Amino acid sequence: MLDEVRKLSAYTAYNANVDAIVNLRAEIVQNLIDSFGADEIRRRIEEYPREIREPLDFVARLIHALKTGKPMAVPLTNEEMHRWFDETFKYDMERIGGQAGIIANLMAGLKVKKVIAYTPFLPKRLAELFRRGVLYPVVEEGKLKLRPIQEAYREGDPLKVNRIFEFRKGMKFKLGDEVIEVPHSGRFIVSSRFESISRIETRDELRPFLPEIGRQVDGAILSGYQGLRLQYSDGKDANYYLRKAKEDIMALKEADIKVHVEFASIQDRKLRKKVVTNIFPLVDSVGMDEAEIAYILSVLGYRDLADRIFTYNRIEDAILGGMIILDELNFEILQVHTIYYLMYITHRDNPLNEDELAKSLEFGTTLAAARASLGDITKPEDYEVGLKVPFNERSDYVKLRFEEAKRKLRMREYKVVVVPTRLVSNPVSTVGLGDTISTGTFLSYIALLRRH
Ligand SMILES: Nc1ncnc2c1ncn2[C@@H]1O[C@H](COP(=O)(O)OP(=O)(O)O)[C@@H](O)[C@H]1O
Ligand SMILES: O=P(O)(O)OC[C@H]1O[C@](O)(CO)[C@@H](O)[C@@H]1O
Ligand SMILES: [Mg+2]
Repeated sequence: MLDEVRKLSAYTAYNANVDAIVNLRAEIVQNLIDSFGADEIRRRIEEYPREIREPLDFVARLIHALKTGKPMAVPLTNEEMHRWFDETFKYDMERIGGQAGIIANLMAGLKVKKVIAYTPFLPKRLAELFRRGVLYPVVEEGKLKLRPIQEAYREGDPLKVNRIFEFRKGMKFKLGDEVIEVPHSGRFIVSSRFESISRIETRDELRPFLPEIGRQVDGAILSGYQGLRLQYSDGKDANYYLRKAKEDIMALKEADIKVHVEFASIQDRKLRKKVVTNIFPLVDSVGMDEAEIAYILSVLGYRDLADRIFTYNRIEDAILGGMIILDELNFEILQVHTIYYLMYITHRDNPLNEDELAKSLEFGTTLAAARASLGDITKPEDYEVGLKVPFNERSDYVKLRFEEAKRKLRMREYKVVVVPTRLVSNPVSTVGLGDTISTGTFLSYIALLRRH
């Protein structure tokens, strides 16, 4: 599989940033609770702030995320809080973030044939975080040129920094009298959402060349729409950028390539609904995590099912939710990654059979296990490390529950495939593992389609 994947070329856009990572320890969390007060924090959790305007918003959403162990991301809209974060936390590591950034570096690490990455902003510090081999499209003398991304930076472009709080299963702390034990390892993302870095688009000069880029690749992986704002100070709005985004997809697809969208959490319900209903129907493939499937169902009008998925994590509900999303938004294949299993849902007439689809999912989880073990994938041989990571301890349970779901749900019009994940017990980091899974599954999906 790896060899076939490495023969492919891919384009990825739009979001890349610096991830400043804090590895949370119980003392850090306990100190935050002691200084903000358990009652205050509880009250703020009840209010459930959907953006971070002041430190208490952050502490409340962080504690809530730790309690559920779910991957969450909350926008930071108050630029003055940079100082508070930088004074309060010591960052353990800085690395490239953003779906497009992570995916470009992963593909370059695997040495796939050609990797083209595009972000509307490319300051020097960001350009330097990309791995060698990643190409950036520029227009010179009216022609498209692919330049090493490190050389293509623009002076004066804004740099975006997100904060990532990595947490580990089993960490214990006290919120007043309540003892909280973190149920799963994962990450909490504070996403910077200031206007200067929120114009998620292809710059005007490059846009006419998207069909040409499409002709040079086998697939495109797009993400970053979560960074849009509903309103901009110059009168533009999310609708404007989504219209442009749709044109981009159609331009890339002139060459009949497959397009995957990697979804990411969008707190604002209006924006979430706009992104989902505008973008998904135009693409072939969509990837998301278990929290995101619930968020999407909730804005499509399936709130009870969404709550059920969020609270009970039942496979049966996730399958039902996935079938609904696939039908309402009418694309080719949905891939959902959760801590214990990965799932594909596609229509019955998909050219790949269930065994092939399972192979593709296994490729994805193996790649993620390699990255979780090593922290990064820098060469194709790193993939082998993933093969040594065992499938998680609930694999049999997952299979049992899947068989049960098959008996209960009407699934005749679909192909639904579930495979257990390979789970690294002491991951170097977890941020970006979902992006890694999706890159692996999407590229192997294309490679398998080629066999037909
Ligand atoms: N320790 C681990 N080892 C292997 N895979 C993991 C580990 N922790 C998480 N994963 C995988 O990564 C996924 C996280 O995806 P997601 O929430 O989309 O993260 P991100 O958006 O940061 O990439 C999980 O659903 C799980 O499949
Ligand atoms: O939503 P944003 O601000 O583009 O950031 C996406 C975040 O998700 C990740 O790409 C992980 O999936 C992080 O690296 C990054 O900080
Ligand atoms: Mg993700």
